[in-house]
Amino acid sequence: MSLSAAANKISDNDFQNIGPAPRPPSANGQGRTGYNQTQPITKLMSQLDLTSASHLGKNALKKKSGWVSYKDDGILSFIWQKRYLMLHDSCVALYKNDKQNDDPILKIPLTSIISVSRTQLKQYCFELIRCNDRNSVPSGSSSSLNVSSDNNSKKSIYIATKTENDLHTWLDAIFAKCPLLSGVSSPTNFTHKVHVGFDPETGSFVGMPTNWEKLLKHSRITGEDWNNNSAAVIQVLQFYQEYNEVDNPSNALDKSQSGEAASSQKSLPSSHSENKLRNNSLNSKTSSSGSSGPISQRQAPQAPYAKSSASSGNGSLPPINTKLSNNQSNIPRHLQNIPSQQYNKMRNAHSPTNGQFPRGPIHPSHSQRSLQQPQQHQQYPYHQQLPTPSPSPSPSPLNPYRPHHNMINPYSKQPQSSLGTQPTKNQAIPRYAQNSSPTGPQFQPQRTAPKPPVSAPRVPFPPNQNAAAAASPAVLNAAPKNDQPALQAMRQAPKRPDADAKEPAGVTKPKKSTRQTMSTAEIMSKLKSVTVNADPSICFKVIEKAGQGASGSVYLAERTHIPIESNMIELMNNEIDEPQVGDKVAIKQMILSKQPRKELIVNEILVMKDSRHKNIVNFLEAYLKTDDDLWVVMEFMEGGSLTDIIENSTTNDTSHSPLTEPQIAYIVRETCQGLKFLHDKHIIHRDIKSDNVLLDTRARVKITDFGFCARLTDKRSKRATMVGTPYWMAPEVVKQREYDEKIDVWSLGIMTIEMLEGEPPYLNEDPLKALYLIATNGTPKLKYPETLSLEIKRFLSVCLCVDVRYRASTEELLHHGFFNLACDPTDLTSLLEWKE
Ligand SMILES: Nc1ncnc2c1ncn2[C@@H]1O[C@H](COP(=O)(O)OP(=O)(O)OP(=O)(O)O)[C@@H](O)[C@H]1O
Repeated sequence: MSLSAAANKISDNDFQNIGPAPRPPSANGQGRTGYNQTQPITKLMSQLDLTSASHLGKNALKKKSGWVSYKDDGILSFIWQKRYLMLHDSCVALYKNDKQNDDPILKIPLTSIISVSRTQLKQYCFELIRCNDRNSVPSGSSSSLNVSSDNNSKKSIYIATKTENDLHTWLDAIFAKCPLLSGVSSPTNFTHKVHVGFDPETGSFVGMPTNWEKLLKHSRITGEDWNNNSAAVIQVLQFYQEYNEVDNPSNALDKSQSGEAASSQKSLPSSHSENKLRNNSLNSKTSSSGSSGPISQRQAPQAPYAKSSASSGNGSLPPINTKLSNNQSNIPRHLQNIPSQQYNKMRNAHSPTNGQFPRGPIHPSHSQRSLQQPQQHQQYPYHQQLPTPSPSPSPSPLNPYRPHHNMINPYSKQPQSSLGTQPTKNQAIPRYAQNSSPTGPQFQPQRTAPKPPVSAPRVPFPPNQNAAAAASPAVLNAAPKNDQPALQAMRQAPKRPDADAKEPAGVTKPKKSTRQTMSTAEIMSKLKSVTVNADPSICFKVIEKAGQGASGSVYLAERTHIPIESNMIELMNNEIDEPQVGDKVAIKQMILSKQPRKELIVNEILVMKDSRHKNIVNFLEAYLKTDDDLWVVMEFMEGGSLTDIIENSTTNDTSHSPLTEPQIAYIVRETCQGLKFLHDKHIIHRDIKSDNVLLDTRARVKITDFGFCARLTDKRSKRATMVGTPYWMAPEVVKQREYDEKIDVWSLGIMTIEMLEGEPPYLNEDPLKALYLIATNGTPKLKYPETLSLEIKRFLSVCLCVDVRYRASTEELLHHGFFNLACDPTDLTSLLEWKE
């Protein structure tokens, strides 16, 4: 049975929403046996019993034992020993033989296990990481909850099983029993043991590490959430903290190319730091797109390029105009105590520290809401009644597929525009901004303000700082070297305009990383090998600024000269039309000394250079104008980003999606083709979202932003780095598990929802709560499923499967019936009109 056929079993009557990921067949080892990630989904789907929940999670909850190979990371770390492994109610124990009367040679309390993940060390092998402290979550020590914050306190052991099936059943069983792994331990007991819990009388969490307490206080995570899934709360707190604080090396493509260690340890994913590092200059990015203020999650429509025209004639790229938006102080009251950089991180791509704020309205914290009953969409498809298909089944009373009662329906009421700005041409008020909030006076819509011209900042600089100066390459160039830290700090962590607001104590500011995976000399030599040996100033006439990225500004330019005595032709790919004088191009200018992670730029150029495809923004050439001034020349995509298009396509009819299904099918298909091309080359994009999909006037759709691509290799077929933008992140990323190309498929599903609903799920939630919801809800629910075709719901259900094994690959998606709905490119013309 094909994937589509499996999905076709769902009838219109059954399907009121996208369902949860189907659980892979696991009973009696069926389906698990011999399973591997590349096995065609069709085969597995045929083994699926969608009508019964009885098979779910049974094995995971049983006691389990069996022979395994074992080694630890201690003195005998090179020896695999045959041991008898037993999973008891409170511990995992290793015995010399299968007679349980003997004392175990190793006993690990389940409460000390902080990570269990597959590793490539052996064929069927997993790594179990525990706190060194055997009573890992000792009573009375709240700080001990912060188990993953100290690498030195952790120890790993490796267990190899005989078969794939065995491996999965062990993983399931251990996951299910470990309280710190979303397992099934009773929240009550757990609370008791660690003296952490929720006091309904005071309405606050007790026994938390201080910084977690502060984070929770400002989040919308409630006592109910805690009671329902305390492990998930801890998980997202760890994730969030990591995202904000940990300073670890990245494992971006360049790293894998340079022989990144194949360690599979992932409980402390490190890549957020690559984000941070990359984004020291990200306030320039944030200052680019104009916005309604720090919490402006989705910018209002961007003005045409002409509005930010900055023609400066040949060769010299104009300084960036970074006018501040009027409503930069538009921070919801309940968020004003949260350091702005944290929100920036959560909002932004790949980049915890890129200085942007989370997309979408952040609504008031009123704990009552969590107790409210869902108002709508309470009908579920039959398969939605199944328990979570996650490999860590939980008997939690929380139905992970229940409607998000915390979600504000953006269509339902009129939020007040804090700016009171009138819409102007090209500044259509998005649908979500046309309604008022049901959530009371504190609610301040964040996506309502029209977006200023592209040159205006997305996130304000502190009022007393000269934003234009801060973001201007010219000024940055001129800044004395010893001013750089100050500049970077300013760009990294813009202050809230609200000077009175205090940051919560205990929340650490992002650290600056000093780690660089390539030496400057190596980077320069690599860059020189991929750049044209000529002065770009005489080759291009800059017309206007087209956008602002984290690492630099993007300009529209015209080719005025083609260097003859250069290595240009050999650098260029045959598939690209020969350059012509008069060609319009996009030039991204990057000041290398301002790039904390220059190797990520090399990464981006290498990926783009080797990735010629009609659905990928083509790299044309690059120049080192000086050793510090890099110009990357790309195809110009005059249609702007998909985000712009969505925001400019909203209608007054709130029950209709901004784009039609045929338009969505076309855009998703094109993006999917680009993704398949990358995946075929074992490259994961890791930051698919509407911001990173550009269109041109011929409605060609192309993926951009390859700085955070990762290449999977034979040695390393999974990644564990935290990369991406939270709202688009797949659950396995949020849960800090290993992942592969299919995280892009999840993000593609979320991007599809953006086109349907104007924004990704949970954008209304504060970032921490959003992470919690991604981790616990799994497949998000649609707001208006009844208005959608079965085809698009089926499509979403195979993109947004929590269980990666049942999530479709890009190859499978391309055969999906949803794409039969795709319109002609000409039918996208209306979407691009706002640019004219
Ligand atoms: N090839 C292009 N054609 C037209 N406009 C572009 C092109 N590339 C980027 N832009 C515009 O410039 C903006 C910034 O692009 P860029 O890729 O630098 O952004 P980013 O992903 O935020 O930054 P970074 O890659 O530095 O992290 C985009 O939002 C888009 O509006």
